[in-house]
Amino acid sequence: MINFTKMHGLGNDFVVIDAINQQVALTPETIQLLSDRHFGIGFDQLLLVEKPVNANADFKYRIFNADGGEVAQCGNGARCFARFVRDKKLSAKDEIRVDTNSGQLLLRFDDDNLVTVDMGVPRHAPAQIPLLAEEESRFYTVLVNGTEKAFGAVSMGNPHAVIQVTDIKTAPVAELGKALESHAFFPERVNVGFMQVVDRQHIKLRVFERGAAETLACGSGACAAVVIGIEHNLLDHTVSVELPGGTLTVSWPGRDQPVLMTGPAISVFEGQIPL
Ligand SMILES: N[C@H](CCC[C@H](N)C(=O)O)C(=O)O
Repeated sequence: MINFTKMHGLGNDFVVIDAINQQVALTPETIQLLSDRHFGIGFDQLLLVEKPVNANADFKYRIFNADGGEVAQCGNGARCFARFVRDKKLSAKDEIRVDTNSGQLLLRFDDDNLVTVDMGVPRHAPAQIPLLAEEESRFYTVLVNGTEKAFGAVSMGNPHAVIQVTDIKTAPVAELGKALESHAFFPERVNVGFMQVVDRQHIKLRVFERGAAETLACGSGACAAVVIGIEHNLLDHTVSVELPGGTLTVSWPGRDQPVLMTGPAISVFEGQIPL
């Protein structure tokens, strides 16, 4: 049996597993089955807590989408990771350094039970996102379902396309999100954010996530949208990001600086997987 904790960050939900004190070997097929909300446990992503790779880190953090694919970043998951290692007494630190497949994250507990994640420095070069363009641009356009679509693109350690819309309630998230997620322009597929700018310190956002479809919140997507909005001079340096599942605070001073994201992390229940 494998013990797990079911958690969420603004409704973006996770199964979190201590793979330090348990032997865990999950295939993509098993993860897909476990992610099913009828035949399995149900989650957007599965998170593994492992021993660190680097001497200066406290843990390694691995992320698997509902489709079973391993990815390198998950902002809401990072906050839940921090809550998990504290609740399970795997660490008593107020600041936790975590190795991931896209570099290191710094996770910090705030006084009011929120968690702030240093999400690292955004990457803008096409090869780093990645996407198939000769050079970096503030806007890219591709033909999707017969129409030209313009968007900004950035990597937060995972790839994000951000489309500005006038009203997220009517945005074509399912149709356009799915078409762009697997568009040939993105060799590793992409997370697709639909951003409505309310004012310079407030956006509304919906995200069609790579490998998970639309989620109630996307932490790295919130960071990507704020970065694109600041790059397009639409936003100030600290922004409230209102997602269907709740609100995150995202700050970015500018190029070559890290993005900070603050929000809640909730444990829902404990369970066991019969493996
Ligand atoms: N679907 C994302 C991973 C999870 C990101 C999201 N849940 C977050 O909070 O950042 C990807 O394939 O890159």
